[in-house]
Amino acid sequence: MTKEQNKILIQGAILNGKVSDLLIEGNRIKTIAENIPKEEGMQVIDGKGRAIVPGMHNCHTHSAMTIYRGFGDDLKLMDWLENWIWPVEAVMTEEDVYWGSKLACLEMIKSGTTAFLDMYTFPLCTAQAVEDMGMRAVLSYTLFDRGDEKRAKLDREQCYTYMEKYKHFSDRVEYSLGPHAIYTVSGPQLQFCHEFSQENDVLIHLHLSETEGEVKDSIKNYGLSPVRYLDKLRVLSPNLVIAHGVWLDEEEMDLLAKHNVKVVHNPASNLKLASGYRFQYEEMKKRGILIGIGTDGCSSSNNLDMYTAMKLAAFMGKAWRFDPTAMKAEDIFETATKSGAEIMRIDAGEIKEGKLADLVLVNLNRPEMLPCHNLISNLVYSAAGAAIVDTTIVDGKVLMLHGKVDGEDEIMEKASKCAYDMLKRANKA
Ligand SMILES: CSC[C@H]1O[C@@H](n2cnc3c(O)ncnc32)[C@H](O)[C@@H]1O
Ligand SMILES: [Zn+2]
Repeated sequence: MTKEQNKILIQGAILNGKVSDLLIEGNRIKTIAENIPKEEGMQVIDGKGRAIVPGMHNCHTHSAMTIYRGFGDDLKLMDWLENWIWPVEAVMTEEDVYWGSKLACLEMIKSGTTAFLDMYTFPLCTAQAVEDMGMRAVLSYTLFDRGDEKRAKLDREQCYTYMEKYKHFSDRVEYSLGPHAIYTVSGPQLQFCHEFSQENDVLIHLHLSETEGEVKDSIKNYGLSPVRYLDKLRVLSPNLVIAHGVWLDEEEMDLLAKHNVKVVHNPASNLKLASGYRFQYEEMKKRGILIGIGTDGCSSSNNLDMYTAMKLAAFMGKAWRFDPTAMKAEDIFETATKSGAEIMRIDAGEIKEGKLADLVLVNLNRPEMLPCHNLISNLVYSAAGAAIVDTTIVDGKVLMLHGKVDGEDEIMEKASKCAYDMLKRANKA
């Protein structure tokens, strides 16, 4: 069936506090009205007892790291990376990344995420997984040279090669560059990424200002804090998306705002790796900086549930200020949906006629969703995504209907096997 022929009618769901029907035609929301007549050939979904909400947009993850869930817990960032994660990533295969990414997609679909921004090795395997699972993603080719000029040159060439290869996928898969961090990628390489991004209009996805140690090292090695260093390199731009941004000072936030750089808050991994809990949401918002929410990878978060991420972001934002009025549920929900979509340049994140049909039905008949004085409050403060998400639709296609995703048993079996075999190969089993 072509995108144009596809018609899905959701009947009797709650939308903006009222019972409503919603018609999807092709891959977009066509009509929202009280009563939409059913036509022949339409797929009808019963929305009774369910609310329609936008899909979550996970703005920072490493999807294939699902196979490291529960491996390398309770460590500091650099110890975790250098002594646990990087040694096992060195023996990872394309198959591991494919099945690890499929497991990630399955988990995201089941917890109401419709799109994600990813950075990992073998990104074409992740692209294939996204394609096969029907999700939407912006996938970064990762640059990671650690001072090795041969590797840096190869990475520069691969940026072009991979951009061509991505053209074989559907428009649900977008290309981006992912220079890992300022401690693994050189200044000239970051400048190459910036120029490439300007020429080809692709996003750049970079870990930045994640820990206090990173800031201290940046000052020691480059004489400047991370954002000032990027400013000196002239690589701050609207195409730059920084993950973390925990250790920013006032002047750095001014610089990010001036260049319209986007910032992604990763509350779970920031807490688990104890990178920092003072995410300056209000200070950035006030400056007009667009903020998204991410889960980060499954070894540091340890799941991909954006509902949990919203709750952590809200609670953490209140706690460090000793101010319960900070980080309101409505703001955090908009950050995880509409702002996330804007960061990824996806025309979704809101339930409106004309928007892409990337949406979710949540079950209202669950103990943790009752009573429903305020739906957004229940979604942010009470719910776990996997427990309440009933149906997930991306690009006008039903990926999960009433809790069931095609092929889920095979994905869980294959990804688990990859995980165990990979640890055996790395002598870590
Ligand atoms: C080479 S692909 C991406 C690279 O990033 C590593 N990673 C995962 N989480 C974090 C984090 O919070 N900070 C820095 N680097 C991280 C991942 O293991 C891959 O090696
Ligand atoms: Zn990360």
